Amino acid sequence: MSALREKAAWRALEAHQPELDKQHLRDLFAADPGRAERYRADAAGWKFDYSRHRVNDQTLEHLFALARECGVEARRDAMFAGEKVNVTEQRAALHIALRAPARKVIKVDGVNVVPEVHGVLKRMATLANAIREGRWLGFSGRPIRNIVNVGIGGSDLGPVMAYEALRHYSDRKLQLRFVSNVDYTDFAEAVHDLRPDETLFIIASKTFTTLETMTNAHSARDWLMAAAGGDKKAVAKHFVALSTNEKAVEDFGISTDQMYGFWDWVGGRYSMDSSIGLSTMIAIGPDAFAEMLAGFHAMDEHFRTAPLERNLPVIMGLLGVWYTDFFNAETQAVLPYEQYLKRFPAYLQQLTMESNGKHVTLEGRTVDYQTGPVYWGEPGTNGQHSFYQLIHQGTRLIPCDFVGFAQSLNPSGRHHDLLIANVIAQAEALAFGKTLQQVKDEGISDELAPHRVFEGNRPSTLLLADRLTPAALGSLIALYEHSVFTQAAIWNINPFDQWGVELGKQLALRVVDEIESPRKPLNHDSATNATIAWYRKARRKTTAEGAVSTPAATSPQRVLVIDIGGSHVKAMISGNAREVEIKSDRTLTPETMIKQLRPAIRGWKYDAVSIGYPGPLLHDRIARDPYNLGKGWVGFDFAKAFGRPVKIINDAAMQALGSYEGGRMLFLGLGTGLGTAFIVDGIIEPMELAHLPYKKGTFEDYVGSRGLKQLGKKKWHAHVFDVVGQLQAALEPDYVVLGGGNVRHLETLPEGVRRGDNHNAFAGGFRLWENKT
Ligand SMILES: O=P(O)(O)OC[C@H]1O[C@](O)(CO)[C@@H](O)[C@@H]1O
Repeated sequence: MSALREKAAWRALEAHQPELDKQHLRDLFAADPGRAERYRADAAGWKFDYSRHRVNDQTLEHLFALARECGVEARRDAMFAGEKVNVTEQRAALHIALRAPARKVIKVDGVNVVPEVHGVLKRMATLANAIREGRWLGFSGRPIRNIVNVGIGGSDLGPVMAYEALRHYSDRKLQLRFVSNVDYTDFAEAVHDLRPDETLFIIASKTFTTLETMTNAHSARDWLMAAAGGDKKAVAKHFVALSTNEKAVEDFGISTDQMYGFWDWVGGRYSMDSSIGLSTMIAIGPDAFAEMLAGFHAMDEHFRTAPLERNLPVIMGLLGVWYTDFFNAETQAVLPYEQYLKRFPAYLQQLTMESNGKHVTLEGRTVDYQTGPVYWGEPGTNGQHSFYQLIHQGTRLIPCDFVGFAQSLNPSGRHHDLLIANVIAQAEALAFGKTLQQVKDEGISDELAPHRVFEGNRPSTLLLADRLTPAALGSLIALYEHSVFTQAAIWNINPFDQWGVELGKQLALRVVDEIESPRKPLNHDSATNATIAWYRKARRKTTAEGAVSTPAATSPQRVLVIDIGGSHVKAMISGNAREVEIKSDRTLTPETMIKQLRPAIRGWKYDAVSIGYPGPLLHDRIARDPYNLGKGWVGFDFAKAFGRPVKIINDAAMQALGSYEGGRMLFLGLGTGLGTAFIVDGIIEPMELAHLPYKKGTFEDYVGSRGLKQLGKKKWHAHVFDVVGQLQAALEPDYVVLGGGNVRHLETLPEGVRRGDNHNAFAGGFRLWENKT
């Protein structure tokens, strides 16, 4: 048996529980008229009413004794003293230093960290004020008015929650958006209606390595670069980083002047009051942010100094242990009766469950008791019309935290009275219920009566404050932070690590590699293998069918793609399946091409242009005029002619890019000549394989249009198979895609070869603006 279960107070609670289990809250209130007055405690502007809990004086005595026996006070003091309480990562957990007044001294490894904290806050305030006062300008000279926070977990949930909670205090001229999911939809929707030249991206990541955040950060940079004409200097005006990883921030291209740091002793889920709160500060201003920090600090001081019996985080934590371990309660509902707190339950889910979702003790022994419960919730009164039924009349015990404020921030008519009436009524109904007798006395038939009985005896806490201010929010969050800590101290677990998220992350990296290298053998269990195979197939189909529509749907902007060929020039724009075409011949110059194209694409709106060019390029510039077209292509300024940023790529490489499904792909374009490109893990290498010696000539002589004409279909067919086989042997691609107009003459395909689609040239052109390739 574990040391915890051996403790005298734990045993006393076990012995005591059956007695309480028999008692109804109705009896507890009837037997103790002073209960409502005694079972409440106040701190940092919050009233904490725990009278509707299934406890009596004796229960509380045992619970406080348990806290003492488990050394909660000593652990708390160790945390406040900067000791390495995060034992598995050998780090302090000093979020309390983030809100300490400047005069305080809090040391980590002998160094006072408070001046550093205030140094960063000061720099954050300078930036926040510059933005709020319209002095921070984007690349076009327009003031920044959109702030997009890119982060996930602790680098997202805190900032989103705080922005929503304190929206009332925010500068309404500014738009704040939050992108967290690796699902591109999150990014696409967040920037949908934003002007890039008015948008600042805050890349928030403690480690600056998190897959989701870095993927979104690169998409954000591409989105901006496309609008800024590829001018790298624009990054400085549009990107700041919040991180502890200076090197990774610099590698991304953000200078350290634009980085707002924090420290390894701040856990991600405890970081919303560090520089991770920059978006909050920009929204509400440095003064209101300071008020929020003062609110945090007031609760920290209460937790540090108040006796356990009057200590809100301790009482809250102990009640959680009581229900989790002695009543087998599995979940805890958090129900704010305040619309501004709509993201508070989601924020608490990470704080509580990433902290206390642990199954081994600090010493690494498996626990033989339950640890952190499931947290969930929604704002009232909405929840009343969905899941409250189960809380009232279901079979489970679900302790509830109700949060409410005396004053509304948007008072109007009876709204607030009704809101508060509801929260009070819910706590009353849950505690006292309605007996069968009461139901019958109301004249309800015997048949229906059991359905109308409310057993009651459902415990809840009422957390009340005057008004949702920045300070009230700060102290509310600190209350939960410290109650989580109290519980961890009782359960003897580490609330500051999160190894549990690692396995999924590692496997995802392996799976994504297998998805993108479709020929890699699969060595998972049969279920995982089958699902990967399903997706590989679906993905192939999507790429083949959706060559036109897919990139359009995901492209971060509208791209005009021009595919220049020896007989035709084709153009298409993302988001529109219509293709236009003009004729080309040996006289076509870039000027005449643009002149003829203009009327054909009149009315098309685009932000960037991709050109597939039928000739060699050097360092993304045209190196030679094309063999089959006119002159004047080398050095032609397409960006000036279109008034948009332009990317030029070899035509075969563009079609290859559009056909690419990951891994090592060899692309062969069977047209007038032989276009070749090789893509390895997303890096394109246009190749001039066409002119390698083959038989009595070159590859192109045999498999190009000339070969087809001179040798006839049958022989040409055999040479195509031979050339493909030789290149497969030499380059070992995972797969080969055969594109170009002549591929239609091949009735069968060699092993490991897929048929390309000329439309993939457009897909490749769209993709050029989606990523760095
Ligand atoms: O801020 P980062 O380093 O990008 O991490 C984001 C989140 O990922 C986790 O490490 C794991 O989910 C969280 O603890 C953290 O809040």
